[in-house]
Amino acid sequence: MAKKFRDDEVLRYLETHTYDETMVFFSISRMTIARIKKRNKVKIMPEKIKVAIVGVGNAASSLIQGIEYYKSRSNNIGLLHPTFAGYHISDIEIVSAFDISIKKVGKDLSEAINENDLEIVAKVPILDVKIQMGNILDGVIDQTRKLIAPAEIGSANIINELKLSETEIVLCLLPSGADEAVKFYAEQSLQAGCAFINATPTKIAVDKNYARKFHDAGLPLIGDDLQDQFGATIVHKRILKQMLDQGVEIKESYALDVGGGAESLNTIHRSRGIKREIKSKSVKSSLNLNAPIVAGTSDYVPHMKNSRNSMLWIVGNGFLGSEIIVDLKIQTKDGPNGGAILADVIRATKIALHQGSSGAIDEISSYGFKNPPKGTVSIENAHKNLANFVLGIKE
Ligand SMILES: O=P([O-])([O-])O[C@@H]1[C@@H](O)[C@H](O)[C@@H](O)[C@H](O)[C@@H]1O
Repeated sequence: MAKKFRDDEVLRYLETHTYDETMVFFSISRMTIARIKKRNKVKIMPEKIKVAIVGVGNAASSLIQGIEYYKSRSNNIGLLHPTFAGYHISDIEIVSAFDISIKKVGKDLSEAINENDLEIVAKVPILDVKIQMGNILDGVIDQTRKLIAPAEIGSANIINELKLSETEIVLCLLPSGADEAVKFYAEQSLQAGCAFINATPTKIAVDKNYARKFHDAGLPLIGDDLQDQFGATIVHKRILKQMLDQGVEIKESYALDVGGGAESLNTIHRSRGIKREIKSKSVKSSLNLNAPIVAGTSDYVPHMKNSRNSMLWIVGNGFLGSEIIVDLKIQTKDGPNGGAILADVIRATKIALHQGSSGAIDEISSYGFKNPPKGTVSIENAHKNLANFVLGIKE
């Protein structure tokens, strides 16, 4: 039977112990702790947000560098929210990391990021986080063996690692198309009692079965398929919206990416179809458009490394049916383009944990992802819903 306790006992214990320790000691859930804090009007103070990274590629490198780069709080360029929900990006702490590359496993996270093809702009000190060997499953495909040769050792005990490192949030940054591996880490996350963020297009947050499992475990689930800060999808949505707002009728459009790096290679070989489906649907649903719109990836060019060129083409009709054509190319770096969104999503997930929210969290997912559980909404609504969620406002 659960132990009897008073609010002040729990609050006093919390002053010197983590959430997890408090949950175990009093046999209570995060939700109960959140209620006790609310009842007693205790301000939720920023504390470190303990994150595990699965897949230490270019996106991970960007996030890790960003945590260092923005430590000096006068530098906010490139962030969407310097402080979000009371947390600064430097409140994010990477406490464990998993990869399968022979070049990364066993190294400190700060050194392993040098093995990516992304330029290092922020000097990351030794973090005392050794890359653990992950479970290979479908994490490498034949075409990528040239890029990713797996370490020849057995997988670490992932659940144990997550528990020992007191991970709160597992961030899945595996390459697109590694469905088995993504599902495996979602399960490990559940069993270790961690929230799960799925940046890949594998269907996790939209899968009712996973949503129910995370709900029953009292844990947040966020995803699927990260939407870049200034990638093809968001730019496409914004330009189409601007045209519609100006009275232009949209006749047809496409947006196609060409890029290098393992992510582009995997997209081409394993997830081209699903990426195209997700991207096209995300653009159309955000604006309720019926015009033919295709958004996807057209090719992999190895020497482009982490660079990505996105070609946008829009045909519309203006006054007197006059033809208007937008022909635009954006050049971006894939890794850093996810960094600011990841920083927001991680901080929002911490709030979800504080609030005791569980299951697939649509308010966070529709802000940062192209395939959220309840479908894509307009950018304005996605931003408003996230702000209300963080403030605890229910509409
Ligand atoms: O949001 P967006 O720029 O259209 O799409 C991006 C993809 O093109 C890219 O391959 C992937 O690494 C990003 O996470 C994101 O999904």
